[in-house]
Amino acid sequence: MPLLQRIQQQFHDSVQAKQQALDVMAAPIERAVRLMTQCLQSGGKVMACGNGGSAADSQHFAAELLNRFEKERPPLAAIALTTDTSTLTSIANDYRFEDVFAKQIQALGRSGDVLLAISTSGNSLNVIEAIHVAHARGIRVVALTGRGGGKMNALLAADDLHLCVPVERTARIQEVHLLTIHCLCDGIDALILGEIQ
Ligand SMILES: O=C(CO)[C@@H](O)[C@H](O)[C@H](O)[C@H](O)COP(=O)(O)O
Ligand SMILES: [Zn+2]
Repeated sequence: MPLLQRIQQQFHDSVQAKQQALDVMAAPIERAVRLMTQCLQSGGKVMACGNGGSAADSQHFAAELLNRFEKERPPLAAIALTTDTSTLTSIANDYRFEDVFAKQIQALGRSGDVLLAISTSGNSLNVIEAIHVAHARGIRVVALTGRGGGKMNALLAADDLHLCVPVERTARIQEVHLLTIHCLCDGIDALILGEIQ
């Protein structure tokens, strides 16, 4: 396939992935917006974690809540658990890489907080450990996954939310994750600013 055609195919596949996701993800995203907004308005915070591209997504989301998205509003309590290299390397070096997020949640997480757990496969062990600790501390989980949600699917509690992209390819799942993150930011802003109920 010529290069130009490959690029056109990528665009086409991305559009198709988003169309497929629209049908199944809009309603759970609405629930996640309401859950996170209620958490933030009650003095809780949103923590986010994931690996690789999902670490970048965690940081992207936390920055848009803490600083701003599209509108002026007060800063919101959000933190990515993927950023402090001293914390991450010491936990991985002294204990296990699986514990890099879980230990931060043990230290910082409070009942009423929300964890955004991002994994395209649903099988990353450090994200799975983070979910276990979140449950133990009364922290509800919004899981952002793909490919059926892997091991995370079976792990979620009844009052957690699962936003699962119904496609197989990691890049396409990540593209829908970014759209989802922007839907979360837009919805949280609209609720907090009283534009919708
Ligand atoms: O961005 C990409 C691939 O597009 C990679 O960096 C990818 O995020 C990494 O391989 C991650 O370790 C994959 O983890 P996960 O999504 O399965 O939890
Ligand atoms: Zn990527």
